[in-house]
Amino acid sequence: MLLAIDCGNTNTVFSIWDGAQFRATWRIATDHKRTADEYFVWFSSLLMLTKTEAHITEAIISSTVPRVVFNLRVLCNRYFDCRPIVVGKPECALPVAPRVDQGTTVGPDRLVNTVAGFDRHGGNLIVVDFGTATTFDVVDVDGAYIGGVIAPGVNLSLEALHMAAAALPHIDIARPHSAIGTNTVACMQAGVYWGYIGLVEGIVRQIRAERENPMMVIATGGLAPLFQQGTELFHSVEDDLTMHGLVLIHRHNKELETA
Ligand SMILES: Nc1ncnc2c1ncn2[C@@H]1O[C@H](COP(=O)(O)OP(=O)(O)O)[C@@H](O)[C@H]1O
Ligand SMILES: CC(C)(COP(=O)(O)O)[C@@H](O)C(=O)NCCC(=O)O
Ligand SMILES: [K+]
Repeated sequence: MLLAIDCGNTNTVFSIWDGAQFRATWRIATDHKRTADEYFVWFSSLLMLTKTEAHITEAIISSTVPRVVFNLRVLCNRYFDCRPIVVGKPECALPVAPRVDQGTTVGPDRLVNTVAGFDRHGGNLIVVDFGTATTFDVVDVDGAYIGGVIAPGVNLSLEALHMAAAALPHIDIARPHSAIGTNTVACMQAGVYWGYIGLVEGIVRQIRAERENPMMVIATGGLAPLFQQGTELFHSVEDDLTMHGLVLIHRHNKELETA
């Protein structure tokens, strides 16, 4: 079975793919200091507690945090006796190469989202990923990643308000009933929630204006469902998008290996 690991700046998600479906998906806070042994204690406890049958023989990793890759590699070598494929490394092939400035490094999560989005919807697609940062990945007609947008993430924006202003508390994002807040928390939530809806709609409008073909928009990431409630923009919200992309990229590399 395949272990697919998607490491974002906030959370790291582990999924077990049995060849037909995901058997389990578990999330752990991203911490570059976590060792391979610590990962394994956490992972094997969850296997036992949930009575999940899994025999991991292969692994693929996407990480937006370069420093965690070392320990994740050790985890795969030591405990699953396999060498993981790491997205973004030269040895990991993609179905279609990205078309971006020479020398630039595209976040591996964005490459994975592109592959998954193209597989499900074809090209002329915008993938919006609400993670630590909110990213917009533009997928060309042939499935190539051709660039996009990086905006400050929702929680980052709230955190910035709290950090910079003495009277503004730390709060969680929620959808406020109205734009006019009648207390501090409601004012902050309105600023970030409706501000964000405006950001997403505005950026998509701008991207569409720069493209010749109609562009479908799909969304993923922890906070996507919350924002779907405030806009008609998204064709769909797909929380398994990145994991789907990892499975596809793994399959693509295995096919090349045996070809
Ligand atoms: N279901 C959820 N409800 C509320 N906040 C969430 C949820 N899932 C994730 N978040 C928050 O959204 C932000 C982005 O999460 P995530 O998609 O895991 O980011 P990343 O991929 O960058 O690690 C984080 O601050 C996280 O705490
Ligand atoms: C933009 C990101 C920080 C998003 O990461 P995430 O929110 O998933 O943790 C990540 O994709 C990244 O580090 N990208 C490198 C620069 C680029 O994609 O152009
Ligand atoms: K992201």
